[in-house]
Amino acid sequence: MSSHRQIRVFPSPAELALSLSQLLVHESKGVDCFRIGLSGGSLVQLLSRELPKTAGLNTEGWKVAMCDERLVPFSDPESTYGEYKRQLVPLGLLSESQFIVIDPSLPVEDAAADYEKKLREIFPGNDLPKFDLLILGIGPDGHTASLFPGHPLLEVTDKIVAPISDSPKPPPERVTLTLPVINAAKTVVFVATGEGKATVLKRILQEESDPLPAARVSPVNGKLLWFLDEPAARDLTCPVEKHSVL
Ligand SMILES: O=C(O)[C@H](O)[C@@H](O)[C@H](O)[C@H](O)COP(=O)(O)O
Repeated sequence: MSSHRQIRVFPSPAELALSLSQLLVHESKGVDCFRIGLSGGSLVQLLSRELPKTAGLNTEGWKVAMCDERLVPFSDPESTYGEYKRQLVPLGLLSESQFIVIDPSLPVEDAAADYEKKLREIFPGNDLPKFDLLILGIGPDGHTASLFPGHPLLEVTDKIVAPISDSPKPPPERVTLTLPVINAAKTVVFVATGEGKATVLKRILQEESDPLPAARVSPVNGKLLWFLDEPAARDLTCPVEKHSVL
């Protein structure tokens, strides 16, 4: 279990979102090319609501990758990039050209290879890309990105991107960052809200044996932050920091 993790608990998702956006301002300040990886699910709406009203956020030099992506056309509501394109891009903060995206027309193996190539272009000369920041979600089964409990992809050490064609959460075909690249990031932030996450969070954050995928995220030289709201943190008995920003 990570010794450098911080668990921050907010009274509401709105306060969590505000604090997350302040973290983004802080972490990206003065970085010419800020390389960030985003997840899908509820995070898309949270960021799309919050980022446009964030004072001092300069997203000009940002490169935005997806921590995982579903192999469906961007026009499909299941497409994570498609959702960012529909919800965040029209607000004017980030342009489509700043996103590093999969080619959903390719077979899943080729889509993973193509995505890896595109990622390597924004990390020239690095064997193991070091994202400035990754924002991850968790599923009720403890998955994060498209790394699912008990799946062989959890053991991949020789790739930064992997295809998956048997995802237990639909759609079955996806492309995901692997644990080595996630754990090479400078900062990893997990975001989880709502009481539906309470039980799995207790397992992830307080049980050391047989760790779930999200519990295997522990940046080697980076920071690990958990941003939770009170319902999600309900069952935790480990030390947490209570934050209120409104
Ligand atoms: O494709 C996916 O399923 C997501 O990338 C996934 O990893 C997501 O982040 C979690 O399932 C949390 O989703 P919610 O925030 O919607 O609960």
